[in-house]
Amino acid sequence: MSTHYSTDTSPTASAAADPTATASHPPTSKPDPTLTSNAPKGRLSAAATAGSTELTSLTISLRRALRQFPDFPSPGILFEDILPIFADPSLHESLLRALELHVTQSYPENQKPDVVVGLEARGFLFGPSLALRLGAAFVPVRKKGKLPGPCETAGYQKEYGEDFFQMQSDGVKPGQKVLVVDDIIATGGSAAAAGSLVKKLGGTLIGYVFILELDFLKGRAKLDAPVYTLLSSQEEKS
Ligand SMILES: O=P(O)(O)OC[C@H]1O[C@H](OP(=O)(O)OP(=O)(O)O)[C@H](O)[C@@H]1O
Ligand SMILES: Nc1ncnc2[nH]cnc12
Repeated sequence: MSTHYSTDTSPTASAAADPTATASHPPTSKPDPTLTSNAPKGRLSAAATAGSTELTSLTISLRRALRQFPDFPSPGILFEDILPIFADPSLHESLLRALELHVTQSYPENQKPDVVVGLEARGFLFGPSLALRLGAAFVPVRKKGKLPGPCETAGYQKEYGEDFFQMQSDGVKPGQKVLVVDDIIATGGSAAAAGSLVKKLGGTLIGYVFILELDFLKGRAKLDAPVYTLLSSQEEKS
């Protein structure tokens, strides 16, 4: 089988998850949406069109870098490895540029994030760099027991297990605009728990950003803010 990775800017939640789909047994193939434009329909400014073209070209090189490992970390899971992106400075730069372009194109100046919240551990690989580029603060969501001082806690289930997330109680100030970032959305359990923590602290959740979406698991249906994923994975690589 071949792998199709696509760009996806849809901010709306998907239909309910297909309970038979797993990372190793995704549903049957569908046309490669990579070939469809990220750009909203209708007239675009020259700058927006140039940005969209640049974004499409960046995502093509990024999707080629991903690797898959069957039966990791447990039997039946097809693990999507994003680490090669960070092993190559040019891909690393492409990733940050693509995410920065998305945010600057999608959020008007007065709606830009004040805080980027990254999820342990792989959200820490690019969350702080993206925050710096956006002129925003970076705040971590960590697994339970790692953060000092008063914390808020949320339990969640993910594709291969369950866990607890925490944020420091003063990590986000009431009314701050928050963007949650992570490498992968699978079932959406981790991201939904992070979003609930942001809201418990009084933050305004303005969106989620992921590098890769396992779209057949319909994780975005669990999220109640706009979701952006650079790439989506539908099939196992041959
Ligand atoms: O959408 P979900 O089903 O919740 O799964 C996605 C989460 O799973 C992975 O993290 P993991 O908990 O394996 O932690 P790590 O980043 O520390 O390896 C991944 O980095 C996401 O955070
Ligand atoms: N299939 C998968 N590959 C990598 N990270 C994941 N997190 C949850 N599911 C995953």
